Amino acid sequence: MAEQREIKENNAWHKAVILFITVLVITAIVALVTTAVLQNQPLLQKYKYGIVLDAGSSHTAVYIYEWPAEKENDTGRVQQTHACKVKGAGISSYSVFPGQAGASLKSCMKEAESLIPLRRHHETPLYLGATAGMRLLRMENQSLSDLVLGSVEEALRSSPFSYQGARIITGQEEGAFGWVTVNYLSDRLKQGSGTTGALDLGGASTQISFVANQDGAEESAENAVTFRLYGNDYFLYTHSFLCYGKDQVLKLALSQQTQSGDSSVLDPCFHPGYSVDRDYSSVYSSPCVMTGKPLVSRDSFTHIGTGNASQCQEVVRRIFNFSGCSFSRCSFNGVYQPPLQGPFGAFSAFYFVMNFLNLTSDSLERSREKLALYCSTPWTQIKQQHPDVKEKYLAEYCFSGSYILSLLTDGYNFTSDTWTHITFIKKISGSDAGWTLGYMLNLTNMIPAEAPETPPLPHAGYITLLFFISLLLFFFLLFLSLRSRWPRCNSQTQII
Ligand SMILES: Nc1ccn([C@@H]2O[C@H](COP(=O)(O)OP(=O)(O)OP(=O)(O)O)[C@@H](O)[C@H]2O)c(=O)n1
Ligand SMILES: [Ca+2]
Repeated sequence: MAEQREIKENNAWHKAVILFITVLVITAIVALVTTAVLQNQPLLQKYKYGIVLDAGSSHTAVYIYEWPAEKENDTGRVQQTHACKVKGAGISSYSVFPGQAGASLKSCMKEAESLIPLRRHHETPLYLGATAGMRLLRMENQSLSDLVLGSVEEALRSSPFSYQGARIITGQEEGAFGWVTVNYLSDRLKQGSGTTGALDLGGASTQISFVANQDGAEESAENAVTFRLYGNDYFLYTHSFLCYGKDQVLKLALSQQTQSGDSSVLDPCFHPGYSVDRDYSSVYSSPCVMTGKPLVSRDSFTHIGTGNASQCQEVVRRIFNFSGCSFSRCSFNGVYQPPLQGPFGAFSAFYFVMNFLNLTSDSLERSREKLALYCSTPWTQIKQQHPDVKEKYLAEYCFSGSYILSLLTDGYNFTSDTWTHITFIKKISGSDAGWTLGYMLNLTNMIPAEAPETPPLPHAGYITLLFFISLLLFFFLLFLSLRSRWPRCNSQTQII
């Protein structure tokens, strides 16, 4: 009887231990899953913000960036959350009423105020960078450009954000920070692997930037930029061609075609049937156009399209000067350019135009063929096919497409083979390609020169590992305490 009672007691004790262990294991699993889930949840509340205004020649855009507050130095972490296009033309067009330049930014700035959490306003850096339109205005009239900048400065200072300055950035900065943006967004910087070149086409200037052989720095120091990012050194070739944005280039081409002073100009870069009266002043008022208005009493000429792609190519080629290179090699206008290297991302108007013409994924030869067909299409037909596109834009796509093909091949020396290295892009991972993000990352020191020390395990990994070790330790102790009881049971059985 006593033996049976002892066996019963032993069974009950074992059951209690098994129950206890089961409860413990279930609790452990629940705790583990909860920890893992909590660790992987984004820190919704903890975002920081930055604002950059891109005051371009044709328009101004306000970009809002955000990043997790605790991971500021992680590549790929800063992303664009919003872009607001300011109504009307670029700030340089306010030279007649400089005081109104600042007011034009108000509605986009109000939008930024409503999108960024109130408690973050005072710590959100706010920058404005002006590009080629303002560079040209400064060349024409420094005091007017100062007045325009003063007006935008006043408007931005009155916003609740942390105003950090409004300035005309250099062409070199524009090119180099476009390169930083593209490589940051495609996560190429931290890996230290190959980088991608950047091609930016604006209304008044165009930039080319790529990692080149270091020897180039000795040939032309003004085209060399060095960066040390995440522990890697980059020797960048960059050049900005002022006046080679697509709007200024059109003025250059028209000035060359109107030199004779004839009342009408037959232009192969515009569609057959296109005919518009233009004032000479719209062409000759730009500081990019060096020649004077033809000596005629008329104020205007008739611009007539003939839609001939091969003749258009000749017109466009005349805009470049291919003679007089004092370096080992040049692109055009006597500007040094080392051999092209690596893949390229082409954005801004490179993308707008090539995307409109549906040429973003064709070979160079096929692009030429398609463009020739497009240029020869009658103007009435083009208008019918694109009723939603502004006529001013629509009329210029044949010219702009021809210019882009010529700039990339005759100008930068891309060939049929290297054409495939160019990707026409608008955005990378949701953020617009352009100089603004790189500019902000640089000014906020968000890309460290040296690679940050990365722990061998992520935070969640440490927690999980610790949890498992504790669990193992616990079972080990439990096992030891149970074992200390087992020999006693056995000896009792033997005696019986
Ligand atoms: N959907 C669009 C948007 C813009 N454009 C044109 O593309 C050109 C360049 O636009 P953008 O890159 O915005 O130039 P900006 O930054 O204003 O000029 P810049 O960089 O030279 O200062 C302008 O002629 C603009 O009219 C276009 O053809 N189609
Ligand atoms: Ca631009």
